[in-house]
Amino acid sequence: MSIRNKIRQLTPELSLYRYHQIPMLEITHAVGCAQIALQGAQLLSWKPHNQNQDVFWLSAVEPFISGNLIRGGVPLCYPWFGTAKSPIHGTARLRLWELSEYQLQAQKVRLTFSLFDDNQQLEAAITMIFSERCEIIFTHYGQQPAQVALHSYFHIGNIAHIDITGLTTPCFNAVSRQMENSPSIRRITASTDCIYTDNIGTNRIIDYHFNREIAITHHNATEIVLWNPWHTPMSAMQAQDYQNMICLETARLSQPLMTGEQISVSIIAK
Ligand SMILES: O=P(O)(O)OC[C@H]1O[C@@H](O)[C@H](O)[C@@H](O)[C@@H]1O
Repeated sequence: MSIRNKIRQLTPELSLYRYHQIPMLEITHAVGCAQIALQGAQLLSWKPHNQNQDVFWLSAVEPFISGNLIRGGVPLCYPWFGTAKSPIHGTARLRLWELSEYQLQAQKVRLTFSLFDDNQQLEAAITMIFSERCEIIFTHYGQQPAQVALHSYFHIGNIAHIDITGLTTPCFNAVSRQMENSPSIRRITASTDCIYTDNIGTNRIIDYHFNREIAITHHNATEIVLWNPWHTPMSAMQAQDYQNMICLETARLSQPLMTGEQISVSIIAK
């Protein structure tokens, strides 16, 4: 049986497929191509028309099994982050979201995905806008305050040849549980799991191998999480994969979102 089965063509630019067990939306449009898994409303791929490389990294060995985390793209950690409860990073990335709205224009594609609880109450929504940039806007509708992280895996040519700019010197090392100082133009040379809380604005990943720059502008975030597992074995990751990805996550951890509050990220690759 083929791993990729077409379910429905919504418009000439928008189609619904099933990849192994995961329903997925594919966009093929003048602005670029994208794929979004309905499980987790997880953006998996975004290739703007002017880029040779995907903006996001996605595991080549991802098995796409329903109810399992998908390694890559932009998983959504919600309504909690990390191991505060089980499962790690919340339930939203393991649940099916609905495509509730789409609008296609000549220079813009706008999609909204919604998450409903067992009583059909809206818990959360994500809007993705693809143009020359990609914007991801998350809105929390649940009654309880909730943590969230847009856990973006950026695709890079070689971890040894990137600079990350716009970070502050102090950061919290989530492994040693201590504050530490790192150069504000940051290079990654080992397993990294750091939380930044100050001067959150725009970060740039300068990629000398792909000869491109990805600018990431965070809105309404209180934390940025910088993560690369290096040689630590992770599910659906091959031994060398750490060389081609860096996670720079837009998060609200210390000040959870209240009903109606939003967090968003705007990403442009040049
Ligand atoms: O494997 P998961 O559940 O997607 O988590 C990946 C990583 O996500 C990061 O955000 C965390 O800081 C790490 O501690 C964690 O290991």
